[in-house]
Amino acid sequence: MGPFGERPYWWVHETKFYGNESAPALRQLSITCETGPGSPSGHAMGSAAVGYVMVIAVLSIAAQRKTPALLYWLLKMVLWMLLGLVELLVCMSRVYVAAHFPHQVICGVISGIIVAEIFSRQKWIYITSLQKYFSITLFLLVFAVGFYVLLKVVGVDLLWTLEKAQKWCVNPAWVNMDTTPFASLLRNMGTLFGLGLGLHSPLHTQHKKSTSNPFKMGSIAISLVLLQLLDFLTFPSDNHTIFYILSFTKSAVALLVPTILVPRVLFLFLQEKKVEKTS
Ligand SMILES: O=P(O)(O)OC[C@H]1O[C@@H](O)[C@H](O)[C@@H](O)[C@@H]1O
Repeated sequence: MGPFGERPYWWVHETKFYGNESAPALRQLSITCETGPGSPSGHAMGSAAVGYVMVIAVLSIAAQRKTPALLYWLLKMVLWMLLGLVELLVCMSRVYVAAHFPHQVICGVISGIIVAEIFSRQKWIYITSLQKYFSITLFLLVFAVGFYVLLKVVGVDLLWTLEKAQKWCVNPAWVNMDTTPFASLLRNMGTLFGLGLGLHSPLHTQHKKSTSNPFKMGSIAISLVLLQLLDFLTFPSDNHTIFYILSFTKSAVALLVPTILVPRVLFLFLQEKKVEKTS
């Protein structure tokens, strides 16, 4: 292990880099004890990928609406600068809390943008069948579990980082199951599954066709509040299977909220108001 380890909070205890000198004392916080390998940074990767897709989407809407060239240029500059600033803050904060080395957050941003660029070109995602959503979710699960078991049989533990976190974290309560790579995978699969269910629901198709911009803005605002509330929902991790199932379900529900639940309830509410007014 050279001067480029995984998580600084365990690297300082294990490295021979400092020789006879004492290693720097790193102050741990409740958010330091991440359990993933840390290369690349998941926070940097996720935020860069989401931000990149959002900027591209806004710019393509602006282009479709034939925004004047100067305004378009200004919008482009502001959005990219904003994303740059957000990424800078994310990266600096991850390094500041000693969750990462600088190269890991830089790799995170680059890999996030590459992933976003590849997937934003995959238009089939929006039109693919419900069955395909299900089979991709199932394939990812079987592949991940199969790969994990296979490597375990040949003596490689893919969850080796969890042990390091448990060993070097000063407070065992800070080692959060939510941060394990497998929990992340299940969350992503739940999201994919929920997106498939939501997009293929007859309710979604109905509201997609027949709604005005204020209705859409209202749905977005209410969904954001509900998703924020849903985020507060955490599960005990004593039983891992139940924990993973609940994490999966929570992520799937998170996608059903903006695609079906909120538009449907808002639609029924507005319709009732209309009936009240006319009667
Ligand atoms: O690698 P980082 O920046 O510490 O981030 C790890 C995080 O990566 C994210 O992708 C996961 O969704 C989180 O659950 C996880 O904690």
